[in-house]
Parts: sequence; C-alpha cells; structure tokens
Amino acid sequence: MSPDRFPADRLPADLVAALDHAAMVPVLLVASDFDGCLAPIVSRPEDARPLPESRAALLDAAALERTPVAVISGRALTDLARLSGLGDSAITLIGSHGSEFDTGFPQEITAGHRDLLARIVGEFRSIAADHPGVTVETKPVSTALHVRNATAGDAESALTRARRGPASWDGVEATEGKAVIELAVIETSKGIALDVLRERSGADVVIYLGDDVTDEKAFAHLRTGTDLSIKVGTGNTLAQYRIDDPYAVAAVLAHVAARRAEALGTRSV
Ligand SMILES: O=P(O)(O)OC[C@H]1O[C@H](O[C@H]2O[C@H](CO)[C@@H](O)[C@H](O)[C@H]2O)[C@H](O)[C@@H](O)[C@@H]1O
Repeated sequence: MSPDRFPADRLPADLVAALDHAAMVPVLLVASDFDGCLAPIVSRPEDARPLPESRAALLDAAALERTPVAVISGRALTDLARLSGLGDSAITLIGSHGSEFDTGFPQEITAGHRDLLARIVGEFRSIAADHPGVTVETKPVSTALHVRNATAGDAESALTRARRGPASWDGVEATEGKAVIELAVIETSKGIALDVLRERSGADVVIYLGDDVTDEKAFAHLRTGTDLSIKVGTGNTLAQYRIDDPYAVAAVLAHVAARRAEALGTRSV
C-alpha cells in the first residue's frame, strides 16, 4: 500500500474516528460492494478489476482473527470470483445482488424462473440489436442491459423500451443503476445477505461500503449508532458517511486492516 497514493488523511475525520472505534470490537465484519467501490467503473463490464490496494487490504483484514470479510455484488458469483481474483481466498463472495451464495440460491430457481429469464434476455438482445453500443450481460437469475457505450439518444431509447417492455412484466424485479437497467426473476437484497453474514459471524459491528442503488438495501439493514454505512460517490443515500471514489475505499480498507491488526495485537500488515 502506498501511503502517498491513498492517504488516510483524505478521509473525513469523523469516519476515521468511527473506523478506529470499530477496529476494537470483538467481532468485526467488513463488507463491500464490487463495481464502483473496489473496482473503478470502466466502460466494458468485463474489464473491471479491483484496485490492488483494496484487494490487498481485504486479504490483510481477512487474515486477522474475528474479522470476517465479504464482497457483495450484482455480478454473477462466478464472474465476481474471476474478476476480483478473490475466489480461492478467505473472503466470502456473494453475487447476484445478494442472492447467490457459494451454496447456491436461498430460494428454489424453478423452470418458470428460467423461462421468464430467457424471455427477458431475448427481449434485451432484440433491444441491443436495434441500438449500437448497447450490450446484454447474462447472469443466473437476472440480466443487465448496459447503455454506457451508446449515444445519449440510443441509451434513452433502449432504456425506455426495456422499462415499457420486460421491466413491466409480472414477476420481474427492475433496478436501474449506473448506465444499466437490470431485471431479476427473484427478489434480491444485499441487506438480507448482510443479515445472513452478521448472523453467521456473530459480528458486533458491520462496516459496509457501497456506491449504487442496490447498496441502499444494504445500508437499510445496518444498525444506526453501531454499524458504519459508507456511501461512495454522489447521490441520495441512507448511509451515514460519504467518501469520493474507489481510491478512498482503498484508504478506508487499508486503515481498517491496520487498526484492526493493532487492536488484536497482530503485527500490522
Ligand atoms: O453490485 P456491484 O458489484 O456494484 O455491481 C453492479 C453492476 O456492476 C456492473 O456494471 C457496472 O460496472 C461496469 C464496470 O465498471 C460498468 O461498465 C457499468 O456501466 C456499470 O453499470 C456489472 O456489469 C453488473 O452486472 C452489476 O450488477
């Protein structure tokens, strides 16, 4: 970690004080979103990678006792593991906006779900074919229509067709994120995923970092006055703290890993 590139003093003082306090609790759960938090936003979803400093800090924290670490993402779990490079680590990865665990999905995915998803993907592919720069990402229980690389006109036209079409079908959960509309065929919640992790680990305090609409469901499940909710970037949020970008995320994670190591009497990494 280069202290010059990610100085902790660029973080809000009240956040640093709260992180220092959290580092001392018996069990600390550290969890983060992937795209826009660990990995800077890029134009092609397949090119997203975590900042090396953030990845290293997550691994450092996860190596400490009583410090479970998780990444909760909208990505398919296999894609999250591959892109993050954390697949074989001590870090818990949860995909599909909180609904895809390493043990599978908490609810049964039926033939009806699969048929509905196939119809949505078909419609999305038809929309993409009519709008240059629009692409379709497929996942196990959802699909994303990406408009980042389309002209403003094509982007709006594609989104409008998606909203009026498959987003309005019965059984479809629609979420609009960063230059994307995502349609899921089951209910997804990063908040419920956090509840599961909290329960499993017996965490006294949860730190969660997120930048997008689906992260608000995670923030909503955090406990005011105990947990730390950290919004990355602009936009309305339920989160208590706000930081600028993935570089600040790296600073937060490095600070937590170092303070936690000190609190546990482990040599700082
Ligand atoms: O929950 P997250 O880990 O934040 O995932 C949310 C979605 O992120 C990805 O799309 C976003 O990031 C791309 C790469 O930077 C960017 O090109 C795109 O415009 C963004 O919307 C991902 O492709 C989706 O599957 C995730 O659901």
